[in-house]
Amino acid sequence: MSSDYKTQKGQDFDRAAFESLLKRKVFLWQSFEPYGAVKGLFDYGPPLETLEAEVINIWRDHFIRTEKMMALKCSMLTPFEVLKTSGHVDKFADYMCKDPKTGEILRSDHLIKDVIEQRLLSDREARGEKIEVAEEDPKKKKKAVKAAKTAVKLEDAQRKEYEHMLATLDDCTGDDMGALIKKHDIRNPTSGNEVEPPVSVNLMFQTQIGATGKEPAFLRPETAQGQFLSFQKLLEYSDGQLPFASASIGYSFRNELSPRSGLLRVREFLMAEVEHFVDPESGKRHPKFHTVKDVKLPLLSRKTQNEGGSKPTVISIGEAVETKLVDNETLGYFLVRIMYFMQKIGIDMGKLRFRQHMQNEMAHYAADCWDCELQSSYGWIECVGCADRSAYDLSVHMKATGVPLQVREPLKEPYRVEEWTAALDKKKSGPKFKKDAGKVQSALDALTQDMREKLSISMQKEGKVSVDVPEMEGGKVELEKDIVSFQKESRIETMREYIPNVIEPSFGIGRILYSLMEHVYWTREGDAARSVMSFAPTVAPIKVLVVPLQKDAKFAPLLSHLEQRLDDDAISFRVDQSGVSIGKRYSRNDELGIPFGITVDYQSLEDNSFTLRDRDSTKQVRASLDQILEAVAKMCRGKESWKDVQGRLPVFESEGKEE
Ligand SMILES: Nc1ncnc2c1ncn2[C@@H]1O[C@H](COP(=O)(O)OP(=O)(O)OP(=O)(O)O)[C@@H](O)[C@H]1O
Repeated sequence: MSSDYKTQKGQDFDRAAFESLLKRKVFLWQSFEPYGAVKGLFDYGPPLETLEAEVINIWRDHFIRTEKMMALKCSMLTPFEVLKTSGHVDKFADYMCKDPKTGEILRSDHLIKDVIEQRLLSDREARGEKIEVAEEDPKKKKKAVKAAKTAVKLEDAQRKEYEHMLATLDDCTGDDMGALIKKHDIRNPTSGNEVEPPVSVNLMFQTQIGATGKEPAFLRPETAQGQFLSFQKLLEYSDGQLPFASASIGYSFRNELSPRSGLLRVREFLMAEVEHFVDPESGKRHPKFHTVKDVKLPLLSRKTQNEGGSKPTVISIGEAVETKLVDNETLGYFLVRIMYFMQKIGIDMGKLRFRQHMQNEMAHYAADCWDCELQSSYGWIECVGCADRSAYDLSVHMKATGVPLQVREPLKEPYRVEEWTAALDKKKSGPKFKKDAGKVQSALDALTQDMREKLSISMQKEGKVSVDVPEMEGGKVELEKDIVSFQKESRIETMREYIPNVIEPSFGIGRILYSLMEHVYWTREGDAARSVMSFAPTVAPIKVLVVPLQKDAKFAPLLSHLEQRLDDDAISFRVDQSGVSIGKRYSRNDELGIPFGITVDYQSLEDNSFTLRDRDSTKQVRASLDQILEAVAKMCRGKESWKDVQGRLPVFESEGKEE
């Protein structure tokens, strides 16, 4: 990792210092630590648990309430058949390579990326470019630094090939990766051993329902399938009107092959998924698209990636849809809504881009797919996938279950249809075919209109026809005139039946939280550098720090009154009455990201006024409690900024520096 990644203040991002803050302030830790911890599983401490709740509240408001979505809570335990039908049993897999000597398992794409990035890094070092290497694992870091010291310069053509490989890696099949590993002599970086060719490994956790073992099941790898199977209920709830959307927030589970990068790749994570159902004949237009069409987004197209580029183009979503860069209005509308959501929770807009999926990266049924990627010290990471899943899921579940996961609506203009029917005479076919009579009728039902017409002509000529019934012994039956009739019937068609298409924005909340924490982290320069987490007041886990100027019993009644008022207004707060200086108390709570501080001092005892401090600027205003609480409440709802407050309340000049 190069030092290109900066904090919001343009400082070099120091991951070790950042991680130490997360640890010190108990944001998160690896689960089951006393037992040696388990990779890919994390527990959230109080600040992160509350941050997640605040982000989810905004998500609910931004999507479920504003977009009138239907919220669902579906089961996580999912029967085998459901995930067999959806394709997850056969295809939800990643490629892995095994180091045959050490037994280590490496995800094939990660292996290629790590080794090639390392070679490019080494090349930059050899060409005299100043680079820094930051690796999460100290052993790896040591190795990387060593490799950079023994730098190898690459030929221009080789460098270009490597850069192209990285840009198009997501487009590779297992065989492609196997070929790359061979061609470029890519080995396990830890052992230096050659690795075995990539093998596909399913990522789902299998279990069983009940004790008999007869009902195999999985922990769901996404919330989507439960939503698809609820389609009929949703249709009823929306009075049969499309488009509509469902939304679900819940845990999903993936047995990642090599969990790494903290919260970015874990085995159990919170997802927030939307399934937007739309009539394919509507051109997937969105009724509110006109409200966003001029909004500009950074879009990294498939074409740019194929050419080895990684710089997005900033264009309006209206233009992107018009030129078919983004497939349709609904997909485009959601890309804008995703960007606005990220902005609301405080994501740095300079560290956000939308990347189009490469052809092989998309599911075969998908019409188009864009990832919202956030930049962190680990590089650009997919945090939201936004895919057009076409009619795939509803179609396969309908076929497997026979349950009509489709829309039936009256036609605006009914029309006449002429159809050939093929019916068995039940009185005669029953005794003749006995238990196979149903199979014969099913075979007749499966005949196309053309076939029925042809058979009717043969019947007239020869008095009998031969029909394929693959499920019966011999695979064929002879049917005579008296047992089957082919007739052309005419009727008025009044209903239209269709399977809706689905646009799915799928959010990984953990990845968003991690990126957000990196984006708001910076250090305040001073006598000693102090870390700050600049959470927006809307998401900050604790909104107010209450600090009495010093330890003095005289402050007690005022403090308890203040605490009561904050509770009454449902504003979360923390009181810091410890004996250390007020500056120290502010700065250690800046690390928790508390946006405002209310100080109780001797003047408060005289005139009931308090000072309100802004975490980021450290500026203060002085006002009555009513005015301060009103300002805090507005800022926490995102209705006012500190600048507004500073403009209307008297500024307070504190004596001396905050130390
Ligand atoms: N192992 C994981 N840990 C944390 N979040 C995840 C993980 N896998 C997926 N997600 C989140 O769920 C979202 C939707 O899942 P999706 O199936 O599109 O991811 P994916 O394409 O499999 O991700 P990746 O290619 O990074 O494994 C992702 O955008 C991401 O935010």
